[in-house]
This record gives sequence, C-alpha cells and structure tokens, in this order.
Amino acid sequence: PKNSDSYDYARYHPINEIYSFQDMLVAENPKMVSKIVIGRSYEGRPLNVLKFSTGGTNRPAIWIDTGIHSREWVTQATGTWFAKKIVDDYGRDPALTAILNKMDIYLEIVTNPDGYYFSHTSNRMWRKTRKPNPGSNCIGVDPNRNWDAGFGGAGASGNPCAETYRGPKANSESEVKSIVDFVKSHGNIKAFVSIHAYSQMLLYPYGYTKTPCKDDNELHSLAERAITDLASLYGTRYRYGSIIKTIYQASGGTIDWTYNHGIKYSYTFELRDTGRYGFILPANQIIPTATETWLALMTIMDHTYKN
Ligand SMILES: CS(=N)(=N)C[C@@H](Cc1ccccc1)C(=O)O
Ligand SMILES: [Zn+2]
Repeated sequence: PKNSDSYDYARYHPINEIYSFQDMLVAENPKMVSKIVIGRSYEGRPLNVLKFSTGGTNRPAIWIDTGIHSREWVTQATGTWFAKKIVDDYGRDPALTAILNKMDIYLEIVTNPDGYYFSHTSNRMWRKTRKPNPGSNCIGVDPNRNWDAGFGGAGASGNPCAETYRGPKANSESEVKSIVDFVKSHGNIKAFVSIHAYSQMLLYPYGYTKTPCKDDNELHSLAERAITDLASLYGTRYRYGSIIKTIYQASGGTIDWTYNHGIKYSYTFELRDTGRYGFILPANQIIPTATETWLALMTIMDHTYKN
C-alpha cells in the first residue's frame, strides 16, 4: 500500500506489512507519531511502540497493547485500525483532541512478533512466545502468565508444553520484560489496556486472587459504561467484571502487574466473537470489531483524562 489511506484495514496482514504500516504512519504524521523500539523479541524482531504526542515532556499517558497472544489476529488488526483512527480524529473529534492535548498514547500493535510470524508461516493456532525451554522439546512461554503478579500461583502451568506455561521465572520473556522496563522508566502511565480475543469480555484485576482490588467499584462502573457504549453501535454484548470472577483464575497476568504497579485503570479486552469462529474471525468483522471497541476505549481514556 502507498499510504495509510490505501492500507486495507479489512484484511489480516503479515508482520512485515504491519511494520511498514507503522513506518508509513510515522512518515505521514512526523509531528504527532513516533516509533519507539522498547526491546527485541527472542528471535530478534524489534518490539515497536507507536507514540502519539502533541507536545510536552513525559505527559501522563495511556498504554494499549494488542497481539500479546499471537493467534488472536483480530487484535493486531484492531490495533492497526486504532493507530489510523487516532491520527484521523485528532483535531476532528473533540474528546480525543482534548485527551491528546494533555496526554500521550502508546500503542504496541505486534506485542508477540515471533509468535505472530509463526502463526502466519507454521501454526495458525500459536499463542505463546517462541523461546525454547531448556530440558523440554516444547517451545514458548505464555506471555499472559509471565508477569510478576501472583506469579507461579494457581491459574498457570509449570509444564513447558502447556499453553499457559508461566516460564521459569517472572519476566523471563523479553517481550514481557521490555514492557515492564518501559512502564517503570516512563513512570507516568495512568491507564493500561491489554487487548485479547475472543469471548467478548471487559476484564479488570485480579486474576490471581478472589480478593477484590481496592478500586473494584470504580473499575466495575467504568467497565459497565464502556461496554454499554460498545453495544450502542451493533448491539454486541460483552460480559464484564474481575478476571477471576468473569473468565477464570489466572496468575502472572499483565494487568494484575500493572494494577499492582499503581496503574489504576488497568483493563483487558476479549474481543469478538463468543466461539462461533473463535480465533479464526472472518476478516469482514475486523472493522466492525475495531469500530465498536474504539467506543469503549474512548470511554476508558476519557474517564482517565478526567480523573
Ligand atoms: C482467550 S485468552 N487466552 N485471550 C483468555 C485470557 C484471559 C485472561 C485475561 C487477562 C488476564 C488473565 C487471563 C488468558 O487466558 O490469557
Ligand atoms: Zn489472549
């Protein structure tokens, strides 16, 4: 594609096309968009983060990641659509413009590049990273069990062959450690949204314990508003609540760590669908999914901006 207008958002793209989309978007919007490489994957691919900023230094920020589970292809596609939406809506949509005049947005679209490449070339259903596990023939760690939050507890596996293998220790995966280091060095992130698929859920901490997080009430009512706004477009229905109560117990999850690190507005989305197509969501649902999810994301970002 020649530019970000001719890029086909209604199609799934291989990793090289997403990477060139990122460079295109930066080249087209040099004042607002920049690309930060926060680290490298196990196989050496750059971990690219797009930064959307209208000025200032180290402004309060919102983090969004997609594709940490590589087979959840609608999420990387949605992240690509979000990137274009942000540059298109700044200066046009009053709510987004107000947010970007005061806050920065960081967006990591291909959060597990090795897994994403492997899901295109070898195994469409690949979920984990692609780092070999010493002493095992099985490859990969579940990057949504590798965080230092209830690490190693119930809701993750110690078996390298399991899809939910937690890894030998917290932050063993560079794809995870790179985000941890970025969050720590930035120090001013106010909202952290990690986007998965599928199930149609909006989840908040905790996954590793039934004990409600201290902001449970606020996070619950914000989630309710967000999924109501999402449903307003096509009627897509989401369940919402804490991870452990809404989906299942899971330890070492991303947003449990970000929440415990002080980022109050920590959410995980599980996008479409509820199992008819599952991870193999038809490409004609990419744009509807991205568009309805944007409404919920805007609700969360607006609340963050106002609080
Ligand atoms: C279908 S799925 N794998 N995206 C579901 C996802 C649920 C979850 C979300 C947040 C924190 C912990 C767990 C997981 O098992 O990793
Ligand atoms: Zn997932």
